[in-house]
Order: sequence, then structure tokens, then C-alpha cells
Amino acid sequence: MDHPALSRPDTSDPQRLTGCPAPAKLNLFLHVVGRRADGYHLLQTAFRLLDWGDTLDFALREDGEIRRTNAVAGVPAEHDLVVRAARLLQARTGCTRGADIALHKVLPMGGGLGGGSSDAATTLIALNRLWGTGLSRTELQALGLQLGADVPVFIFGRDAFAEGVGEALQTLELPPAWYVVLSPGVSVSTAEIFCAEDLTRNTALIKIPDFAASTTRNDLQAVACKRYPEVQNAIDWLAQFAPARMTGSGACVFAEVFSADDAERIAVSCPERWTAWKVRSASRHPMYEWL
Ligand SMILES: C[C@](O)(CO)[C@H](O)COP(=O)(O)OP(=O)(O)OC[C@H]1O[C@@H](n2ccc(N)nc2=O)[C@H](O)[C@@H]1O
Ligand SMILES: Nc1ncnc2c1ncn2[C@@H]1O[C@H](COP(=O)(O)OP(=O)(O)OP(=O)(O)O)[C@@H](O)[C@H]1O
Repeated sequence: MDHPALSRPDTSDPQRLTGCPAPAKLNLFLHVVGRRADGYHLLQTAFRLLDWGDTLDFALREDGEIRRTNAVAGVPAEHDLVVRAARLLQARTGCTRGADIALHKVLPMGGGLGGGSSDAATTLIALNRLWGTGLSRTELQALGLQLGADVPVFIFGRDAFAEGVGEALQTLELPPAWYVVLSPGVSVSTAEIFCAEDLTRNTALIKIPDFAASTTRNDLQAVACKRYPEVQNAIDWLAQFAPARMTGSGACVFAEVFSADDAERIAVSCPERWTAWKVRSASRHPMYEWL
């Protein structure tokens, strides 16, 4: 499937920010290297930002209310990470302003593409500007981590090598690339995969330059494929064309291809029960310069 590239927000009206992008990510590899006392897992992973994602609109409210103005299937407003992110920023800064927020969902949920996390990150970056709360990138990353392990990287705003639970980030310089991303039509719960008895939790640590595809893997993949056979089927189908693996805790799988034409050709031949997208990398978050 084709999709529009992400663009920069419209900042012409000081009362609102429209078309704020929330890009997807891929985990090019993901190693589980240990477990913390609180049950969270220690990882090594490479995050790649994509030129594909959700968009959000924000309008200033002076009464302090946070409202989501549109319905989003499967995400009631009170559970939306976007609403939770806005409330967290208010609480952290003592800001008395509020916002109307519209969320235009494009990314599959429970897809391992970090959609909800990216929506939350975009909310923190956008409201920090609209409200004039002035938090730094580092401060927003720390705040974002309270919402989820995947939020900080989107505020970091660049391809990154991540350690810890995903919050210790170092910039990665990666060449531009084209990917086919395939959704096998199932939604995977991240917690379910990390809780699995049969998850490998002791992969040896690697150094940054050593992450050639041949020497890395996604440790969550075997667990997800066992519980969701369509994930394995999707990997097997995509692997006919290029090395394929799962992103995050699934369910989406991806393969890097040589060109936009290759991505297009593979995506259009995807079996009808699944959805495939031709996607380009994005080396920076489109709102990177705001922090
Ligand atoms: C799989 C990844 O997407 C890879 O980037 C992330 O590690 C998941 O990040 P996320 O979706 O933001 O996850 P969170 O919302 O923080 O956590 C969901 C659940 O996954 C488990 N979890 C998550 C991250 C982590 N490093 N270890 C974990 O064990 C925890 O049980 C947690 O309750
Ligand atoms: N704004 C949001 N967008 C999507 N899901 C959200 C949002 N807010 C809360 N959620 C909840 O989070 C769950 C996971 O959604 P998400 O799309 O972020 O998963 P994911 O792509 O697997 O994320 P990750 O890669 O971070 O694990 C959803 O099933 C939904 O219940």
C-alpha cells in the first residue's frame, strides 16, 4: 500500500499546531540481555525511524481541559497515551493550559511499530511548544519513559542504538533505505510476549558496530511466532524476497529492499489477507528541531 510521506506541522496559528507527525519505528534487531528486579527487560536494540505514521492536531484551551476530539477505534480517550502524555506534562510543569487533540490513526495497533508511543512523544513535543513549558529534550525523554519504554526514542528523534529498557540512546548513522512492512492482521500484546516462560533472556552483549543482520536477531520473534502463527507465515512469505524479521514484539514484519520499485513490487503482491506497505527510512523526526 502507498502512503503519503510525513510532512512538517503547520505552525502559522499560535493557538494551534496541525498535522504533527508521529512516525513509526522498526527494531532492526532486538536482543534481550537481562531482566530488572521490577520485571522489565534489559535490551539492546537498533531503532530506525520511518517516513510513515499517524498525525495529530492540537488546539490550545485556556480552561486546563485535555480533550480528544475524535473517536479512535480500539482506543477510548481515557486510555489514550496521547491524553495521558498531555496530563503528565501538565503535572510535571504545573501548566494550567489545556488542549483539544485530534488523533488520525494510520499505524496498525499492537504492531511493534511503536504507534501509541510515537503519538505520546509527538504530544509531549507539540504541547511543550504550544504551552511554552520549555522542557529540554532530555527532560521530555525522561517524562516520556514514564509512559512507555518506546516513547524516549521518538523524542530523541534520530535512529538510535538503545540499551537499558530502551531509554539509554546513542545516535546511529544509517544509510537511507527502503523497506516492505507487512501486517499479518493480528495484534500482539507486548506484555504477553515479555512474560513468556520460553523467552530467551540472556543473549550476549554486543558492541554498536557489530549489528550486521547476519549476527543479530529479534529475541521476541520465536515467542510471538509460537503464539501467533500468522507472524511466522508472514515472515516466510516475505523471506522469499529478502531477509525478513519481526519488529518489536510484533505483529508486523519487515524486510529491507534495494529500491522503491522493489518495495512496490513486493507490497502489491502481498496476499489479500495481509497488508503490506512500501516505506522509506527517515533519519530524523520531522519535529526534531523543536527541541
Ligand atoms: C518491544 C519494544 O517495542 C521494543 O522497542 C519495547 O520494548 C516495548 O515498549 P512499550 O510498548 O513502550 O512497552 P511498555 O508500555 O513500556 O511496556 C509494556 C509491557 O512490556 C514489558 N516490557 C516492556 C519493555 C521492556 N524493556 N521490558 C518489558 O518487560 C512489561 O511487561 C510492560 O508491562
Ligand atoms: N494513541 C494510541 N495509539 C495506539 N494504541 C494506543 C494508543 N494509546 C493507547 N494505546 C494502547 O496501546 C496498545 C499498543 O498499541 P501500539 O500501537 O503502540 O503497539 P505497538 O506498535 O506494538 O507498540 P510497541 O512497539 O511500542 O510495543 C493498543 O492496543 C492500545 O490499547
